[in-house]
Amino acid sequence: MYDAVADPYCYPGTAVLKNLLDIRDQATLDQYEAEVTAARAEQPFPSGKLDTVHYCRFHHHLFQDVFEWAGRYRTVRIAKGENYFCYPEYIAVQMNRLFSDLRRSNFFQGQSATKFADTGGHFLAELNSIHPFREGNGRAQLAFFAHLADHAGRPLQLKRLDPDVFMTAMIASFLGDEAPLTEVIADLL
Ligand SMILES: Nc1ncnc2c1ncn2[C@@H]1O[C@H](COP(=O)(O)OP(=O)(O)OP(=O)(O)O)[C@@H](O)[C@H]1O
Repeated sequence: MYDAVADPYCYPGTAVLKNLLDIRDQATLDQYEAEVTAARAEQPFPSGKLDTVHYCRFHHHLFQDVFEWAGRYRTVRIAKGENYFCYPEYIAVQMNRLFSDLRRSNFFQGQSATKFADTGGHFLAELNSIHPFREGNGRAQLAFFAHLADHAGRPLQLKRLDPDVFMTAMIASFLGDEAPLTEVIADLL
């Protein structure tokens, strides 16, 4: 959940996101969202060119049963705690920049494990700081990053992922210290 003022994505006077089933209770919505996104995550993800369109398709795939705007960039400012993510007017340009850099790096193919942990961690940190969607960024970015790792020949052992350690590393990366995230990724290779 995010701090947001007069958020058009929410039912008036609440912090509950408008959704396809018109669920107005946060706990019920959380449960439904968790179940359907977990089910979608078990299905094959959409194919694509590892570009911004492909990334949006990943988000759409996961959240298509929940939000009408699945796969589309947000139009409001959002923050977690005191950390504000990219303002909506800059999301498209920042996403294009990040994914152009990714293409220029040949999608991290041919990198050593150490290098991949470093460059992959930086990509994930940047993607998180943009946070292009109103909700569901964490799940979309991890699913896409796992796909990217497979494509680069560095598959992630996600069973080894400790969610708390990962979250701490993501927050540190937002604040400018990517070392813990690099370490987390290195441990998954
Ligand atoms: N205080 C913070 N500062 C920066 N990034 C954060 C902070 N708290 C969480 N994050 C990042 O935001 C992601 C969650 O984003 P969001 O809530 O849009 O995704 P989600 O898929 O709905 O949630 P989750 O990742 O918890 O399943 C986390 O996975 C983490 O990477």
